[in-house]
Amino acid sequence: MSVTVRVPAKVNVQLGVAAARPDGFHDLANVFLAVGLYDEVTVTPADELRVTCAGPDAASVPLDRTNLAARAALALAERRGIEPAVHLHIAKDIPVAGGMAGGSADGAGALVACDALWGTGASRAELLDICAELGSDVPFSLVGGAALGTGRGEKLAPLEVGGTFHWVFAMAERGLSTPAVFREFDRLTAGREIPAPEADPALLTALSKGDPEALAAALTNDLQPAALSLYPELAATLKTGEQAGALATLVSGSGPTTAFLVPDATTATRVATALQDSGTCRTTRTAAGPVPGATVL
Ligand SMILES: C[C@](O)(CO)[C@H](O)COP(=O)(O)OP(=O)(O)OC[C@H]1O[C@@H](n2ccc(N)nc2=O)[C@H](O)[C@@H]1O
Ligand SMILES: Nc1ncnc2c1ncn2[C@@H]1O[C@H](COP(=O)(O)OP(=O)(O)OP(=O)(O)O)[C@@H](O)[C@H]1O
Repeated sequence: MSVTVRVPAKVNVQLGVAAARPDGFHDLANVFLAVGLYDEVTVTPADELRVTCAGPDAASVPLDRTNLAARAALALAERRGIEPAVHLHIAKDIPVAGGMAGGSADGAGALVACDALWGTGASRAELLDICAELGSDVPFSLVGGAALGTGRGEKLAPLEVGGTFHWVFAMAERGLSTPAVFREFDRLTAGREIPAPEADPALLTALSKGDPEALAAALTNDLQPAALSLYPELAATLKTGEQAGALATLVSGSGPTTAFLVPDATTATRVATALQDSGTCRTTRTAAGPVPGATVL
């Protein structure tokens, strides 16, 4: 018997970042949108905890107990006094270290899969608690759709979305470490007064109306200067997508994946081809959102 759970990637359509807190984390106004690029986590009973991974980026995924899928299984097993004797297989399609919450998706997926396999009957609230312990982005991977994340991004309020938004994503040659990008944000903003970030009402209206032009005008990412500072070549990728007809361009979360909002699927294909031909990225993908969060298949 095995259970497979499908979990989407995310793009942050607004990422407002406050100054570092005493614990080093940053309070956020983090507007998440789940997009149709997925990892699948399959859990099967085994002699002991084991993780395997397949997919284009599989070689850079840790297979020990630091893997977020393993950590999720261990966290649930410990709470229930269960032996975490399972094989977790990750079919990975979300870019690794790309700012699209790939590891977080696997954590949420493994948690939902183990809960189903073991019949622990954990409530949604308990699952969300475990997600928040695993990482700031993990609760959103569980719920999907669109949501405003506050605190370090783990406190979620669902958002209404009145349509489908089309995106192109350009994957970069190398990854960026999320803590390094936040540290660069601290360096770049040192000595400056940073106002408490708040969700932009114009952006929330654009989402609720499903209006891509209005959303394009409102997209912001406070981590973008830090990501560009650590990875200056991304500027050329953004420029290429803009010239090819994207409504707006953005670094996805902590980067280095870049995101291009486009009006429709046809434009998505055109922008993806232009990006691919330009040689300013490793590869491209098109995806639309919102889509549901972690789902048992
Ligand atoms: C950049 C985003 O992806 C936007 O959604 C998230 O804020 C990052 O979420 P994540 O990868 O789940 O991050 P975590 O695993 O919780 O934290 C990794 C590291 O990122 C930094 N971090 C993360 C979230 C946050 N609100 N403030 C931070 O400063 C901290 O240095 C932390 O040690
Ligand atoms: N299941 C996993 N899949 C990918 N990376 C993992 C996983 N578990 C742990 N990691 C570690 O986490 C690091 C970040 O990978 P991940 O793909 O989650 O980055 P990310 O998409 O930038 O995250 P976020 O958008 O949440 O900041 C990797 O370099 C890897 O060492």
